Formats: sequence, structure tokens, C-alpha cells
Amino acid sequence: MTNITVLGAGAWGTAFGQVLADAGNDVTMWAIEPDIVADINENRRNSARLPIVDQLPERMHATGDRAEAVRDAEIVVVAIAAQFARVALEEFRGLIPSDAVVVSLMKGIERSTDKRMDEVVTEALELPLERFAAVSGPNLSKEVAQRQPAAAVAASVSREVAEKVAAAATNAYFKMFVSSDVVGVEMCGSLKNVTALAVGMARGAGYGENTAAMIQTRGLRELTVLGSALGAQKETFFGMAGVGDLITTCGSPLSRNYTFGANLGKGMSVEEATAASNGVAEGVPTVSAVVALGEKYGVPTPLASAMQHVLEDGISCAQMLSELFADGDVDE
Ligand SMILES: NC(=O)C1=CN([C@@H]2O[C@H](COP(=O)(O)OP(=O)(O)OC[C@H]3O[C@@H](n4cnc5c(N)ncnc54)[C@H](OP(=O)(O)O)[C@@H]3O)[C@@H](O)[C@H]2O)C=CC1
Ligand SMILES: O=C(CO)COP(=O)(O)O
Repeated sequence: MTNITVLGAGAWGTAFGQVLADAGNDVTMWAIEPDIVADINENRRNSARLPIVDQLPERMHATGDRAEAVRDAEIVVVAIAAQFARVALEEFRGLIPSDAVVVSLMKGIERSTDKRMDEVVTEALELPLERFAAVSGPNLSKEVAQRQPAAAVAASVSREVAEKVAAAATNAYFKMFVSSDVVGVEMCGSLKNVTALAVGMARGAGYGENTAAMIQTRGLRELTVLGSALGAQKETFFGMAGVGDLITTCGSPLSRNYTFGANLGKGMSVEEATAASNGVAEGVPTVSAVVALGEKYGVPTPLASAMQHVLEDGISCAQMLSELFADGDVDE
């Protein structure tokens, strides 16, 4: 049994908290909103963010007090919307025990700095990279919350830390693999959201399997080429965080990114799709960060560029697809 604190009681933070509690750990949820804290403690529910769960495990409780939340934590899990992670985590600097491991569940790139979440978390908390792990995989929160079998990967430069996180998060229905490729896992989690926006848009516009498969394949290529340029290992792209999450996110209306794209494809504006979104669609702010990273590393990012034109200039799905067609002839 491990004392684990989850920062952020959103849909995934709460579903992952349940995974951890089901694995036999004592789980403290930290939430900024008093109503969510009270709902978890008094009703064993998070009706605002994860209404599908009727009764959260007894081993989960919540607090809004930062120091109390992390005081006894052996593992601290961060599940905050990526664009707000830095500002939220800076408040925890100096509060987290010096031997605790910090895990990021977040899938996004910080827009103002073009930094991955491993960089944001370690900078904001002044944490050595050896105490950090990135967790990612095909994990739609509603399915995990229903205890459907699923898997993810924990990546850390320290094998001991990756194994500690994997052991703490593995239970009868959830399996956590390990990896040493933090950059690869981070890039997969962030870029698959951009692809899901585009696939969702094509679906919303009425296109079928061929179009979806084409976008998904080009998206996989883009994340592989850009990730490799940043130092990721190629094998990671074919694992849980890569192909696994791409299949899930690009194939399900349970994905906020897919749904956001689908709403654009049906004719909604970005503002309307944002208002309709049930939780954060990380791909939206991540698009421009991916384009910027591509420019920085000299790697073309045609899919992210086309989606940037969708989000910023309002081009149609047909125009987005013709931009993809215009990008090169090589399929290797
Ligand atoms: N949902 C899913 O299926 C999965 C999500 N992820 C990733 O996990 C991360 C969180 O996703 P998810 O929980 O689903 O998102 P939600 O939109 O459900 O929740 C976002 C969380 O971020 C918190 N938050 C936002 N701004 C701040 C802030 N300034 N200070 C403190 N907390 C803040 C929210 O708090 P509040 O509730 O008070 O607004 C909430 O707890 C994302 O990066 C996502 O990509 C990864 C795998 C699966
Ligand atoms: O990351 C996810 C599935 O693995 C969740 O996707 P969304 O953030 O698009 O809902």
C-alpha cells in the first residue's frame, strides 16, 4: 500500500485515482473547487467531472488544502489541464516530500514555451528528472472508470521509478507497462490529440474509413518524425502511448479531441466547439506548439499546420485535406 496524491480531480484524475485505490493504495485527491472536494468526501462521487461513477472507493478522499494533500505522499500524480499545469504546480513547490515520485498524466505541450509536460513539471517543482515519470496510453476515462480492461505505460529515466509507478497502478483490470523513453511517451500523448482533432473533423464532415485511416497514418508518421527529432525511441511509437492511444482517441466519440474535431467538421466554429466540449481538448492549444517545435527542429508538421489553419483561419475540412495532399509524395 502506497500513499498517493492526485492533483486535479478532473475526469482522468478521478478515474486514475480509482485505479490506484483499486490497486490497494490510499488515495488523496486534491481539487481546487470546494464543491468537488465535498462531493468526493460526502457522497463518494465526482458528479461534476466523472458522473458515470456512482460510488468512488473508500480508499479515496479529497482535500482542497495543498500542504495537507501532499504531506505524506510517496507518489504525486498530476492530472491538471496542461496549459495550467505550471501555474498550479508552482503552488506546490517545497510542499512535496523530497523523496516522493511525481507522475504526469497530462497530454499536451505548453503553448507559451513549446515545452513538454516532463519539462513543465520538473521546472515548476524544481524536481530532478530521476524522480519523474510520464504515464500515457489508450485510456478513455469513462471506460477506465467502468473498470474495463486497459493498459498504459510509465516512462522514467529511472527504471526503479517506472517500476514503482507501474506496481502502484496495476490491478486486476489495469496494467501498467514500463519504459525509459520519457520524451517519446510525452510526444505520443500530445501529438495523437492533434491527429484526433483532424480525424474527428473528417468524420464530422461525413467522410468514411479511408479518409480517417489516411489522416491517422499521416499523423502517426508526423509524431514519429518529430518525436525522433527530439530524441524519442522509434519503438515507443508502436506501443501503448503511440499506436495504442492513436487508435483509441481517433476512434471514439468519448474522446474530447475527436468530438471537438467532429463538431468543427459539422460546421461549428472554434468558439462553439469549445463551449460544447465536456472537459479539456488538449489538442487545441497543442497544435500551435507542435508547429513551433517542427520549425525549431527543422521537421515538417503538415497535419498540425493544416489544423492550425483550421483553428486560426477557419479553413474547411476539404481545404484541410487538400493541404495534407499537397505535402510531399513519400510514404515511408
Ligand atoms: N479524460 C481522459 O480520458 C484522459 C485525459 N488525459 C489527460 O489528463 C489531463 C487532465 O484531463 P481530464 O482530467 O480528463 O480533464 P478535465 O477537463 O476533466 O479536468 C481538468 C483538470 O484540470 C484542473 N485545472 C484546470 N485549470 C486549473 C488551475 N488553474 N489550477 C488547478 N487545476 C486546474 C481542473 O480543475 P477544476 O475541476 O477545478 O476545473 C480539472 O481537475 C489532460 O492533459 C488530458 O489530456 C489522459 C488520459 C485520459
Ligand atoms: O487521452 C485520452 C485517451 O487515451 C483521452 O482523450 P481526450 O482527451 O481526447 O478525451
